[in-house]
Amino acid sequence: MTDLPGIVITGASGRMGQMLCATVAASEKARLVGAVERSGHPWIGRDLGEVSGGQPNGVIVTDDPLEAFSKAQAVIDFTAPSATVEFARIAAQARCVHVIGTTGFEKAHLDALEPCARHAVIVRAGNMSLGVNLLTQLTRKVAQALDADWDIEVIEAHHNKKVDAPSGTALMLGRAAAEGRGIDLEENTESGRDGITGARKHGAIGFSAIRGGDIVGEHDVLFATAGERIVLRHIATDRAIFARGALKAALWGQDKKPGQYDMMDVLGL
Ligand SMILES: NC(=O)C1=CN([C@@H]2O[C@H](COP(=O)(O)OP(=O)(O)OC[C@H]3O[C@@H](n4cnc5c(N)ncnc54)[C@H](O)[C@@H]3O)[C@@H](O)[C@H]2O)C=CC1
Ligand SMILES: O=C(O)C1=N[C@H](C(=O)O)C[C@H](O)C1
Repeated sequence: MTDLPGIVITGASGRMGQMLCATVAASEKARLVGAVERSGHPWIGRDLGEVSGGQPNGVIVTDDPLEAFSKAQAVIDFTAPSATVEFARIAAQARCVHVIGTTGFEKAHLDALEPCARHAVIVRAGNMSLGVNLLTQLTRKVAQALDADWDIEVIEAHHNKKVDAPSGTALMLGRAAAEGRGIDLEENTESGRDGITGARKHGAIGFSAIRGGDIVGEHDVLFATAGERIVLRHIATDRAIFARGALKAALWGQDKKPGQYDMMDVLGL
């Protein structure tokens, strides 16, 4: 036994779940103490190390989040919106830091997180990488400096298994652009263009999504006006960047008061 914070990974068999389990297991700053999957998943009841193709590590995959969270100081959760809301309630009960990487939330999901954050620390971000969080700040600054004659478009590309669009990152970038420009994002969003759409609405922030192959995640913020364009770009080539950020957030949250935080808080940006 050590004093290192114990961490549970939900959605342990997922693309991010596997990366997170490996990142926490390899860390000298935390212990991997639990792995959760949905009921009926073939990994339930099996040793995580073995099902991941390595040596047994003594972590048995469970579908009982309360049992897993009660032994932990933090939960890292990259699953699906409805699962994340349920995990937030249980993490609040267990007083665990809840790091949420899940994207695709609707307003009702986000509203449901609020009462949980009265009892536990929640760190939530559509992208946990340092690069994207810096890009978000740059986007806010550039949007602040330019007037509405500069059209803003957020273009994102992801792998063909991604289920939500626009990506959580695209929404983060769009929100930062709207804040920089001093407008409401929801009232000024233009997305899903198809057919005779009419001319672009002046001052709108546009979103386009590409899905294909194994693209990890690419985001452009385009500022276009008559005669010139600026493109701010981030390209992720390895999911380890998200896992490293999530682990950093789980450790950062250990001595914080209950409430909702994001990666800007964690990174001090
Ligand atoms: N914030 C960030 O930096 C990043 C966020 N993401 C987001 O993370 C989420 C997951 O992405 P992927 O790993 O690619 O998806 P995935 O589909 O590979 O994995 C999701 C996992 O969650 C599990 N799951 C679903 N419901 C569950 C439940 N009720 N209980 C336990 N496990 C449950 C599934 O069985 C699956 O193993 C997505 O929303 C994605 O957009 C992905 C990468 C980076
Ligand atoms: O689903 C993914 O893969 C990713 N999701 C996040 C998002 O929705 O922005 C972050 C990253 O781009 C990968």
